[in-house]
Formats: sequence, structure tokens, C-alpha cells
Amino acid sequence: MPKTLHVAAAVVTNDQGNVLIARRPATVDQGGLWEFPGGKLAPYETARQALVRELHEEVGIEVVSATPLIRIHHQYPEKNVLLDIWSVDQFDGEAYGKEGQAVRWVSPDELSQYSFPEANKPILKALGLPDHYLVTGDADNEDDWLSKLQKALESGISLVQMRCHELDEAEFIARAEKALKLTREANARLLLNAEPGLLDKVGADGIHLTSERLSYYSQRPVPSDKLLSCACHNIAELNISAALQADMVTLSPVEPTASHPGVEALGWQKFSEMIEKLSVPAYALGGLGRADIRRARGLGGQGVAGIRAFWPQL
Ligand SMILES: Nc1nc2c([nH]c(=O)n2[C@@H]2O[C@H](COP(=O)(O)OP(=O)(O)OP(=O)(O)O)[C@@H](O)[C@H]2O)c(=O)[nH]1
Ligand SMILES: [Mg+2]
Repeated sequence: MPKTLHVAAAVVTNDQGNVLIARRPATVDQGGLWEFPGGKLAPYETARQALVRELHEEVGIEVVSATPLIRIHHQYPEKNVLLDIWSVDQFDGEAYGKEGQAVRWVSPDELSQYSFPEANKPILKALGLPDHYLVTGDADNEDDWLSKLQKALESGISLVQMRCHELDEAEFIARAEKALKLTREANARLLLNAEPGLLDKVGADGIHLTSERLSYYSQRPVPSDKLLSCACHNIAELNISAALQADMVTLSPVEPTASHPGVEALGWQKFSEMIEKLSVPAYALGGLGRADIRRARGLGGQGVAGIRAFWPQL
């Protein structure tokens, strides 16, 4: 097995919300493809130190603050890379191609129009996902449920998992259609906690598979233009989710929860270790709230998912 190249690279965002990309010179490995500026760690460097040096050397900016975004282990035919991707939204200086390479600021929506190395796929997915993910909770009746959803959307929620196990299929579909109307108006995305076939009946944005359903499939059960979210509690389930090419996972319970009494919590250390080799954006779930988002991201997670934290308690 060849040695793994450890690379630090950054998603640099400017005040307009645009992201900096650079074109690899035609003559180097993966030449002509676009990339996030960065490079290999020198033997004496930490990832953060390498990041600061590379951004100075390649695009002439000085990093003011950087937070970990995602770590990706990828095997190219001729080498293994570990991409240590950081998010940089405070920096000094004007970015330019210091090594003569083309650089561009592009809006996150436009990123998919550029060709990136294969290893970058999870970064592009992660950039399209928010740092908090609502799982819907209880309500007295459907009107109450819809008004809670509306309130959550008004508070800035942009990713919703509709979890309504008490409804039969016809009721679920009817409510999902109403929910979809609200999420569309709010520019948010709606995932159904249901079996994937339901996507043919409700034009939602994707499916969330319970950990039990995960084992039913040997390949991705939803089309590539829809989102697949998977519930995981252990390494085996994380591996299945990666094999199914999930767009995101929830990993739980990170802390003890009232909804699952007696289930032992993983704790943050375990959360971080379990997602270390996972190239799928992972949300920490279980007993967490908005205040934990920073911590989850700092440990390499995408953010926090939750019912209690994000579902209005009227
Ligand atoms: N910088 C960067 N490297 C990436 C990305 N995606 C990706 O697969 N890589 C791979 O990670 C490695 C990074 O090496 P690099 O060529 O940038 O290294 P470097 O800046 O230290 O270059 P040097 O060897 O000329 O000093 C390459 O094999 C590259 O293909 C990305 O988005 N940014
Ligand atoms: Mg480089």
C-alpha cells in the first residue's frame, strides 16, 4: 500500500459568500482540474500550519481564522490522499494566482459546473448542506404540526427530516405534500423518513433511512439528484451508508436523550473517532442543541441534527 499523502486545503469564502477555486497547472498531477488551494504537509507541520503556508504561497492571502470542515480519505490508482479540508472565512489580502494559475471566486451553486478531482466529491456535497438539521417532533394534530414546521423554517432551518411514524401511508403522503409546499416557499429541503419508493408519490428532496432499513439495500436506493440521509449508531452502519453513497448520516446518540432512555451515549470522543475515516458528512444527534454546532464541526462533523433543539415547543 503506498504511503498516504496528507494534504491541507481550504474552502475560502469572501464577504459576498463566494468560494475561491484555483486551476491546477496543465503540467502537474490532475492538471487542468479546479481545486481548493492547499498542498502537502511538510514533515514538521500540523495541518493548520501547512494550510496557512500554502494559502500564502499559492494565492497570497493570510489566514485569520480557520475551522475544520471535513476530512476525506481517498485512493487514487497511484496514491492515497488524506484531504484535510478547512473552512476559512476571515483572511487578509487579495487572492490572486501567485504561481500563475487561474483563480476564481464562484458562488456555491456554481461549483458543480467546474471539474474537480474525484476526491473532492464529498467536499462539494458538504458545502451544499447546512450545519443544523431538523428532525420533526410531536404535535397535537396536523395543523399544529404544520404551524410548528412553519415556525422552524422561519427560524432559519433549511434541511428537514419529516419523521411521522404515527401516520399510515396515505396520511403521511397527504402531510408530506403540505410540508413540501412550506419547505419550497422557505427555500428549504424536505427529506422523508420513509421507504424510498415514496419518492415516486411525493416529489420531496430525498429520503432518510432508519438504521433498520439500511440493511435492506445493496446499492443506493434513491436517484443521484435526490438526497440520501442514513441513521447510524455504529461503525458497521457508517460503512453501509458510505457504500450506499449516502449524502449525509446522523450518528447517535452522542449524549443521553430522553427519547431513548437506557441507551448508552457515544460521547464526543467516540463521535470524532468514528467519523474520522468517513467521507460522508455526519451530523451529531442525540441530546444536542445549537450550542453544540461549533463543537461538532470542530471534530470534523457537518453539524448537529435534532428534534428538541430545533422543533418549536409551543
Ligand atoms: N490542493 C488540493 N489538492 C487536492 C484537492 N483535491 C485533491 O484530490 N487534491 C490532491 O491532493 C494533492 C495535493 O497536492 P498539491 O499538488 O496541491 O501539493 P503542493 O501544493 O504541496 O504542491 P507541490 O508538490 O508542487 O509543492 C494532489 O495529489 C491533488 O491531486 C484539492 O481540492 N486541493
Ligand atoms: Mg497545491
